Amino acid sequence: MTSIASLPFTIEVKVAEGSVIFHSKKHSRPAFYRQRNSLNFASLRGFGHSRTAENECSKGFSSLMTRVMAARRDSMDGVSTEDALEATIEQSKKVLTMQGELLNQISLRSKTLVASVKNGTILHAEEESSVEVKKDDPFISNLSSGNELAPSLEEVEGNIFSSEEESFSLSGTQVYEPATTGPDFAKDEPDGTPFPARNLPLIADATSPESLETYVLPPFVSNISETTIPRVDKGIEEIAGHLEADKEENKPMVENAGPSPPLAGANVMNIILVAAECAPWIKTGGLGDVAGSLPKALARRGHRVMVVIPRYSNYDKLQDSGVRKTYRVDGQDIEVSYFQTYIDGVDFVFIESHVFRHLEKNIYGGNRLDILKRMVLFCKAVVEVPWHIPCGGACYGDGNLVFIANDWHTAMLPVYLKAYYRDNGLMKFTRSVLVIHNIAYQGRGPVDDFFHVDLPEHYIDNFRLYDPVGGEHFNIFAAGLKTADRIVTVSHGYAWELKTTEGGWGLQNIISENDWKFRGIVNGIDTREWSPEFDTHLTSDGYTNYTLETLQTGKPRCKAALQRELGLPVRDDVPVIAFIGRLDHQKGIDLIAEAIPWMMGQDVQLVMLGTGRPDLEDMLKQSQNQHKDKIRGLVGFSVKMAHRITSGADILLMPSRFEPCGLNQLYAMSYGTVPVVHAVGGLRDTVQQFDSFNESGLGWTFDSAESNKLIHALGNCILTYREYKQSWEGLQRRGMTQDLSWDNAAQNYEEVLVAAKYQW
Ligand SMILES: Nc1ncnc2c1ncn2[C@@H]1O[C@H](COP(=O)(O)OP(=O)(O)O[C@H]2O[C@H](CO)[C@@H](O)[C@H](O)[C@H]2O)[C@@H](O)[C@H]1O
Repeated sequence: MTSIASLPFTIEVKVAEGSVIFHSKKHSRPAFYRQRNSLNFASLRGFGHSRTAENECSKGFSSLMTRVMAARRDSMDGVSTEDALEATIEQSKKVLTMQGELLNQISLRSKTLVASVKNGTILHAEEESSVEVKKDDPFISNLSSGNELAPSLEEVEGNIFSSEEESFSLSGTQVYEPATTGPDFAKDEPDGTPFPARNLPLIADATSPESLETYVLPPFVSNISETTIPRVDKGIEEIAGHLEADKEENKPMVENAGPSPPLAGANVMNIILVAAECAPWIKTGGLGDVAGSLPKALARRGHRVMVVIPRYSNYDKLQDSGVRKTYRVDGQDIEVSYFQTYIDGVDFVFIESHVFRHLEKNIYGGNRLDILKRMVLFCKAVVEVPWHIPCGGACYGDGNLVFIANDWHTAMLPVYLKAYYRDNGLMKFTRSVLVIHNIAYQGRGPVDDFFHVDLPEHYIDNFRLYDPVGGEHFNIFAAGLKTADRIVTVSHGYAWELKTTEGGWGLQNIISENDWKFRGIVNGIDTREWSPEFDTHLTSDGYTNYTLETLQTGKPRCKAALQRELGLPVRDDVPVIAFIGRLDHQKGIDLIAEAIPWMMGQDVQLVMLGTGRPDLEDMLKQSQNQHKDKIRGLVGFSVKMAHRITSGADILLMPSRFEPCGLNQLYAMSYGTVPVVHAVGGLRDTVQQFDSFNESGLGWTFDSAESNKLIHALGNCILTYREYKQSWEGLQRRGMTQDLSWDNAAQNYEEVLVAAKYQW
């Protein structure tokens, strides 16, 4: 074996065994090509086949072999005869020729495949480096950048409320194969490096998909038939998918991937997060944000992570897994199929069924039973995903596996996991954690709803709940909380409130009884998506990206761009006050409405963005009509406007009556926008009151959800904005320099997952 360290890459050549391994160290992901007697191209599929590495190999190969021979000559110097040297040179030449041919073949076939890919067989050339996920948005403005003339209010409304589509760009996307013939990772990668930079199970699965068939499933398991649609072009597609995936720009942005040990150390596990929504595909609120970002942080810690959501629409760039299953829901057989993609180290799996289709504008819509049946189907299908859906060539399996279910929509999952499987000796090493994002929504119905969820009769007591308001009823969240192995909520403050009569919404006793398995973990934020430095919504229409260093120039530009876009007077000296959120009782938008007369007596501008209760939507519109030069009430859902408002506003109002965590105040602080909040739940945890004596704190808080308290806090905030510029800048800077990333929270989640894993 010879190793040449001075080359731009390290190559080890094992000539004697008749096999050659090229190991390029220039790449974070080592590229291994193993060749025995003949070239088996398919075997390259599972390797980190890097075309850059291949080129380097081609270029460096002659020089390498020269050095090999030189090394051999050196080593034989003075010892061997001329004949022996000749023989060795001849032998080396043969090896050189053989390897040259092999490399040519590899190169030729790579090019052919990539060409066929680019011709449209699998991916389109223009789509190589990013994925565009289209999402309807009533708010996308069509303003040309740099327009210094303020448009009329009618023009603004026309622009803001146009029904153009909003697109999100996802970089680092990989399309991968469903690979029933996937690579054997243990064999394929001599140093155990997972490919493609993904986290494969470190502990053997207790139940592989193959062995599943040998189980005798209990009678209430609804999986009654299976169809697997063969993929005609699978071989080529798999290879091409990986070739494309290996391009530098398509590499998943997984920090800490590669040969260094995972941050999670021995705790590395398989995690499947299950939610009804996930940004950027489908988002109606904070749950979508969490489902889109927490998994990436867990993956960065070294876990193998999947997210499963319903497929409400034809999202771009998803690959059909080819797997079909049928589940029985309330006496009806419903077929589901599975789509998937792989982004930033996370497997995203989408469950497709006619019951989810075309719901993207109203994912929680329909009558009570419709929603219930959708969620029953979803949860039944999700529990079996780790058996049936190969991700990167291997199913997750049910060993060392934890599900993270979120809110009542997926609270059936812990119940099914227990009733169908764990109670029957299946999925013995699988655990479930249920996260409470909002206890106000519980999946309540009459007790008879139990007969729609296909469970053994003795399970009814898990669902039956009595409270003075609802009387005796069927409660899905209650059953989920009882059966989950661990419960998490999204802040410490809310964890405390949930155990009180006021905060528990009828579930306080169940939560208190299960306090031993209950924990609060404050949400993080996706610091790539929500960062003034990288925000893609700030690159046009006069907005600009900014950092702590450019805060004093960048933020005023965003403020001017916002005022211009909304048709408000462009003035730097007037504080812009913002509200973004669902228009409902929780968010306290009515308290803002009560404070508007006072606010309009001040020299301020108010921008409100939200959807929800019709009366509150009307309030937004009426306020705007009454104060055209000071108020904008934007009714609708626009991610782009949410980002732009966060960057351009000076102050963010969050007078929520209750707030499990709240993300907007976190986004605001990271953009140098100062929050004024009702000190409740996660708002109390995350916004420390400003202290003018010590120049500490992050914003203003008020201690009860009343408009006069809001006015008092906002008054002090505005005074500081106007009169105490240094204090204001200090507030902004402290907000912006906090570590609000998911990294800490992910570590805390990991502790919960480990605790669940070791609980019997
Ligand atoms: N009209 C609109 N247009 C564009 N974007 C809009 C919008 N209305 C809201 N959003 C966005 O939706 C998200 C809302 O997140 P929140 O955490 O504030 O509230 P939500 O109550 O939905 O979440 C629940 O779950 C989260 C996550 O755990 C908890 O933080 C929270 O307290 C709990 O109530 C933010 O990203 C916000 O920008």
